[in-house]
Amino acid sequence: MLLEVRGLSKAFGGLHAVQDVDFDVPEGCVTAIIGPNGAGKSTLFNLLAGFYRPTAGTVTFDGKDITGMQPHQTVRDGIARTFQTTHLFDGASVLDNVRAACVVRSRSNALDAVLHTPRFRKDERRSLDRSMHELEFVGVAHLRDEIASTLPQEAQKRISIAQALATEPKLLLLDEPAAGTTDEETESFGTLIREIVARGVTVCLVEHKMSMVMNLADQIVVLDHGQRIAVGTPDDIKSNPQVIEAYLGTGAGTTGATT
Ligand SMILES: Nc1ncnc2c1ncn2[C@@H]1O[C@H](COP(=O)(O)OP(=O)(O)OP(=O)(O)O)[C@@H](O)[C@H]1O
Repeated sequence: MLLEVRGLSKAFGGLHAVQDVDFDVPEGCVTAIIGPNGAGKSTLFNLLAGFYRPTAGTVTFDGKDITGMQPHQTVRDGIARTFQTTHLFDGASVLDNVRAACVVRSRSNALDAVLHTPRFRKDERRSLDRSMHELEFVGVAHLRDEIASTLPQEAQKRISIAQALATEPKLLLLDEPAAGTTDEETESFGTLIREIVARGVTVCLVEHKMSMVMNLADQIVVLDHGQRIAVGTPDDIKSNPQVIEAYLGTGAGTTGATT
């Protein structure tokens, strides 16, 4: 099992944003985390990637206990995440945004950089090659010299995915990859996610667009009020009365989700 989550909890004061959550993420699969607004999905991602420290519980990744580790440590261990809204460096080119992420696998230190040692030059070449490879993979290599933060949302989302892939993850956490995209773009993100999995990267995603979740996910984990209320295949989840009830409780028909 690539990721094992046990009894994971996070409280903000008296609010239990994530409460006693258990689930496993098998290698080579797409696991979707769904639930109504405020269910705890983003908080759960932040716990997995080390942005928040859990109040209780454990996270085991690739056989190693990573509970409470910081993001710079989890990324080195092989967990990368993207955010609901893109976090690109203002004023930097597309290529430089992705090259910055390559530093995670860099072998040279500050002194190598100052002295321009062979090790530093080798790292620089490797970062450039890797960045171009990822930009081509996500389909935005032609935008390499553009200022990333001025590009349309869809391109920025692709660049964020290239950044995450440039850290050479085993597990990629995608926070609402299709939010704010057209139906056609959503479909194209679905294809990209399948290609990422075909490369051998396991994917875990939070997404409100149910058509995408149902098409892509091998496994769905459903949260409501911070608790895991169901886990199963898309077919199991579609017909689960507790899940239907949770979404109806949002007053949004079968949503809080979108189709
Ligand atoms: N840093 C924080 N401090 C206090 N409360 C927080 C914090 N982050 C999240 N919460 C609260 O925790 C609960 C879960 O929020 P979270 O953002 O994880 O839900 P979500 O399922 O991702 O929601 P959405 O689908 O709307 O993005 C909410 O009640 C939210 O207000």
